[in-house]
Amino acid sequence: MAAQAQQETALGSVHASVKDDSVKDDSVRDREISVEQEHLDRVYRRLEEKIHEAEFLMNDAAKRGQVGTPGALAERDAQVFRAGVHLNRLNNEFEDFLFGRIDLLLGRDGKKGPDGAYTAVEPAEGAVREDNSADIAETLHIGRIGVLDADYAPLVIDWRAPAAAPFYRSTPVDPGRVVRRRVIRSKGRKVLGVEDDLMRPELKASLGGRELPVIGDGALMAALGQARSHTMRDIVASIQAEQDLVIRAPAASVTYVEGGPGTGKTAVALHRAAYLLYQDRRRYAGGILIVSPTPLLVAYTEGVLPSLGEEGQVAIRAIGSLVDGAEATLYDSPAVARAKGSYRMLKVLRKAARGVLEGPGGGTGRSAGGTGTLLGRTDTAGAPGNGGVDAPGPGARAGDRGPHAEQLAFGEEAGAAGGGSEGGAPAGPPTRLRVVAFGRRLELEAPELDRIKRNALGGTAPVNMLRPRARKLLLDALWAHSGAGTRHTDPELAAELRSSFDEDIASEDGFIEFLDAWWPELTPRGVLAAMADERRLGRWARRILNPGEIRRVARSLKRDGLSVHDVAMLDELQAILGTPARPRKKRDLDPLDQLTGLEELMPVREESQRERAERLAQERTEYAHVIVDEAQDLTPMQWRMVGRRGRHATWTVVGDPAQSSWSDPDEAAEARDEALGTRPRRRFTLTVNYRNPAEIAELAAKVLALAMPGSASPSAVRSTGVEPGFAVVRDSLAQAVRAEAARLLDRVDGTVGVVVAMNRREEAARWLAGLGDRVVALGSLEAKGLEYDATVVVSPAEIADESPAGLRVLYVALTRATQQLTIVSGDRDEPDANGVPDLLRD
Ligand SMILES: Nc1ncnc2c1ncn2[C@@H]1O[C@H](COP(=O)(O)OP(=O)(O)OP(=O)(O)O)[C@@H](O)[C@H]1O
Repeated sequence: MAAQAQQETALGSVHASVKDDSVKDDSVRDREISVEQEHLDRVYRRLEEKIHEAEFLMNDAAKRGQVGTPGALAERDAQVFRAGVHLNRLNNEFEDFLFGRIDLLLGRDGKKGPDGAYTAVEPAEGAVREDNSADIAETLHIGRIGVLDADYAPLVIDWRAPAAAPFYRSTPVDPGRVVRRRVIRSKGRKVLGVEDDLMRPELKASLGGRELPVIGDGALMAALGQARSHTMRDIVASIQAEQDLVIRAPAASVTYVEGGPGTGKTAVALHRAAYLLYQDRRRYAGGILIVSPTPLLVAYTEGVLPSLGEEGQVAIRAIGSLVDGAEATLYDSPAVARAKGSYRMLKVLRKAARGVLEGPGGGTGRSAGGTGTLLGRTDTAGAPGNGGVDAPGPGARAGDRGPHAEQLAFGEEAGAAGGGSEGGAPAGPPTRLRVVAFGRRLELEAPELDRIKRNALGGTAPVNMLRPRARKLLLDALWAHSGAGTRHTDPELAAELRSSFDEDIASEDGFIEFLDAWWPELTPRGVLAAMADERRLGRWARRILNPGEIRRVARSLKRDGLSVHDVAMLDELQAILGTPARPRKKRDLDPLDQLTGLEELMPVREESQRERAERLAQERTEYAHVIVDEAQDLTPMQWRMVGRRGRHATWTVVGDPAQSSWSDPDEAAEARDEALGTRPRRRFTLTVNYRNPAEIAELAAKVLALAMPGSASPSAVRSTGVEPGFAVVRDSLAQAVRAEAARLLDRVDGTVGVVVAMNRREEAARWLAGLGDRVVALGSLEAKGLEYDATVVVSPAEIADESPAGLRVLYVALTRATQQLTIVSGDRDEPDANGVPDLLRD
């Protein structure tokens, strides 16, 4: 299987054909290394020139600053910003700034692109002579960013430029103009090695009158064999043809990528972000969001974009950190996750958001004798037409409060939930409103207040937007009680009286306090806190969740902290509640603004371009492109949350249904389609597993056959000859796991991951204490997307039994190792005499 896969990859296919004698000839290798060294030296000399240019620009800009006119200062800001970005990129010591080279035949036409390279993809007629000999007409070096020499000839082509595409796409079956493809390995400024692949092995190609030498035996294999660290590397030097198609797919639609474990989905997603920015920087100034399943995977992958020269415009965020100010730190049990993540929860939240205003008793009311509000008399003095009949004189308002005015203790906070309640969820609103107007006491009692509230809550508008409506209905009712409306026949007079009545009552502190308590502005956290009350949740979730689910969800919301599912619920609640418009906050006045004669300094205090960009990035809730990694795991509620961030975005969605930890894929697919909208889909499948050796992939395929019968495993690209091991537990599981982890640490240079069922995470960390930081313990759901040189998977049966999607989670656990895998069976695994658990036997 591995050999066949090797034939299918661009690089693998060529290894077989590299039989040139020069491979063994060290002097040829040394000569080729020094050829590339010379080129790299030229590149660095040019980069230094560019750095000096950038420094000059900065100094120049500083001088402009001293001129002091607003125009010069704005220009200075812009120039400093540009030069700073430039310097930053150039100063970045890329490990392998230059990593590739292609030697090409003469192209069909003589046209050159903006990067100085010829644009033709196919060779010119006659480029290959009848005796199969040919001359190399163009040599391009490929690197992380493009560099032109002083005459605008390309010294390095940016890996994302069209001219670099043949470096990734060319295969012996479809070579285009490429004769030789070379991967250059360097560290700092030193070239360490070169590896060649011949795309046209049948040709006798010459370069500068000498036969084209071919060196090495496989850059891809070298890359895959390297020890893993706790951070992901970019794959820019060895992107394979099927991956390159995804990276460079047009962004106008939804790019949908499926592929088994280790096929490079995450790597491709990250490289695609860098490619899109290169392609159309202005369009993606709106930001690219990469949604990752866990903070661990964010930490593992976030170094890749800077290594590709891209920072700033791409936000990589864990699904539990998408809502500002909320951070998921807790896990829910599978049953609770299922209830919180499904569409059913949407219905519950909609009910809760309205129901929370109704108080614990079901109606608005507290029991009789509850807190009431007595307002000061309404002062309508000066209002034409009141004839002074009912109105007290001016000044009567102050201090004229009734005995209940001090009892304004509404809206007790519900118990803390979700990392502490921020309020907004009253336990019970006031039951009576009393005001004095026109010398009369006007009262609204609980039944009427209930009716008004129900009236105001009708429809589906965001609850927090309905407060003005509720306020208006209260005033209508008080006005009706006053009977003043019937006393004036002149409509103009009546309208005027009404308007001053409204104004007076509505501006009374007591009325405002009543309204705040009776119709508080709700916060998502407040509603979530109210849902922690099982009785109230039971009312809102009746016939939607079953009693067991209601009990468990309520209990889970009492914890101190949030789960990923709670974060999606908060986001949904934010949408359901809405944010009422607030008066714009006045900018704090700068004391300098008060002085005169300093106008020309103003632009300096204005937000600079850079500050503005940073502020916008922080405030951003919508993106121009959204990339969803491990998309198979998103619940319907999470798709809704992510969808809100990409309402106008284009999308790249990567995932593997066989690795899904969500139990209802059909419901999730419906939510996904809703989030992605009607844009056309472009589907890609990645077929080659670059992570696992064939021996590990074969074992994992047994679980795949159980988890998703009939689905195909990706072909492993290499084989190590090391079969997975099965450890027999003699004394205790803890000892067996520790001993195996220690043994593997000796065997590999890089990292070891110990994967256990979620409820064993803490004890597993204790088992490994003192073994050093190359080894980590992980819960099965935390292992998502990560990889280690070696892994120990503890008790497959425990992992499989954890949830309805347990077999798929086990499949994830078994596919994390790049070199070695050991299975340690627990009690439930029913291992045979060799330690092979029931689930993994043939
Ligand atoms: N073209 C390539 N050249 C070198 N390494 C590669 C290439 N493609 C993938 N890899 C490596 O293979 C490993 C798996 O890649 P990645 O994590 O992107 O796969 P994945 O499809 O997201 O896996 P999973 O679904 O299991 O999370 C990584 O170490 C990655 O660097």
